[in-house]
Amino acid sequence: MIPTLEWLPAGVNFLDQTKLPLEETYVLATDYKQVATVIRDMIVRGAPAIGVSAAMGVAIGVDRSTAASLPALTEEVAVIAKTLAETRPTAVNLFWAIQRMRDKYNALAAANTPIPEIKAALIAEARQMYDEDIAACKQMGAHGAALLPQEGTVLTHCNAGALATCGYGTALGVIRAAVERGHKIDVFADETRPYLQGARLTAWELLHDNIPTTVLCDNMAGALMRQGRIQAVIVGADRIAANGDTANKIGTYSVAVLAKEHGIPFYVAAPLSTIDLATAHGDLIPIEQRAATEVTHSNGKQMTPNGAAIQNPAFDVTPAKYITAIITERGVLRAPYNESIQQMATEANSQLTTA
Ligand SMILES: CSC[C@H]1O[C@H](OP(=O)(O)O)[C@H](O)[C@@H]1O
Repeated sequence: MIPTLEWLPAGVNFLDQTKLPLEETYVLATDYKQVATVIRDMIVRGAPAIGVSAAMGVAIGVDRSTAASLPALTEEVAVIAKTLAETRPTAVNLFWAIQRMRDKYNALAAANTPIPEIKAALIAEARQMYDEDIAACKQMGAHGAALLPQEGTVLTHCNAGALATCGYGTALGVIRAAVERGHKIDVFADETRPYLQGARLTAWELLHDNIPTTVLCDNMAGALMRQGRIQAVIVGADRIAANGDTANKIGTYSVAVLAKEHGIPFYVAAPLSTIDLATAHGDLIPIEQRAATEVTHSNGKQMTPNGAAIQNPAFDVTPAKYITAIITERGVLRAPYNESIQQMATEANSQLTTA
C-alpha cells in the first residue's frame, strides 16, 4: 500500500489525497507551517493520520529551529504546537498527538537535555507514533474481524482506511482483517460528499487490495438496507466522548439511525487516541465548518446558483445508543460505554486525551 505519509530527511512526504484516485502525487512539507497547511487543506486527512502528521510537524519544527537556548526553544515549541492545533478542531487525535510531543519535549527540557539530543528524540517519538498507529490498526482488525459477516455486504461511510491512518486503516482495517481470515465481504462505500472520501479514496484503496467495492450515492443506504442488502455497517471516528457518543464524517448519524431501524449492527473502529475522556458527551464535540466552495463546486465547476446559502459541517455526532460496539486496539467496547470506556482507560493506564 502506498504510504499516506513518510518521514524523510528533507521533510514529511504526503500522498496528496485531493488528487486521488486519478493522480498519485506527493507534497513534501519541509517545515511545520507547511505541515499545518497540508492538514488544513486535507491533503492528508483522517483522525489518526492527522495526529501523526501533527506529531511530525512538531518534530520538524524543533529540528529546524535555530534557538540557541532551551528557554528560546520552549517558546518556539509553544508557537509550533499552537499553529498545528489550529488546523482542524474535531479529530481529537490531533490534540492528543501534539500533547504527547509537548510532554516529551517538556520532560527532556526539564532534564536540561542538550538541544541536538532533544531534536533527535522528538523525531524518534513521532516515528514511533507512526509505527504504533499501524500496529493499533492491525490489532483493531484482529479484535473486530469476527464481528463482520462470514459472507455478506458491509457498508462504510467516508474513508477510515489506510489513507486515514499510517496504514491498514481502522474501519477498513477490520474489513481487511476479516477478508484475510476468509470472510467473503463485498463493500458498499458511500461516496461521502462533498470531499468524496468514499468514492475517491475508499474505493481506490479497497480495489487496490482486490476487495469488491460498490460506490453508493449518499442517499441510497436506506433503500438498500430495507431490501436486506446490507448486513453490517462499520465506520471510523474523529472523537469519541466519554459516554460513547461519536463524531464522524457528516452523514454517519443518518446511516446509524437507518441501521438501527433495520436491525443492522453499526460498528465504530477507532484507536484509544480517539477517545476523549474530557468530553462528557457528543453535544460538546466541536464540529468543523468548512468552506462553502467545497459544496458549491465540483472539479472547479460551480453547481449551485449564486445567492444560495450553503451548509458544510464536516462531521456529525452519532449518539451512543445507535452504536452496537466500538472496536479498539485493546478490544471491543459495548454499552454502557461510559463504564466500558472508563474501565478500558483504567486497564490501559493510558494517557487518553484530555484535550
Ligand atoms: C480513521 S478515522 C477517519 C475519519 O476521518 C475522516 O474525516 P476527514 O476525512 O474529514 O479527516 C472521517 O470522519 C473518517 O471517518
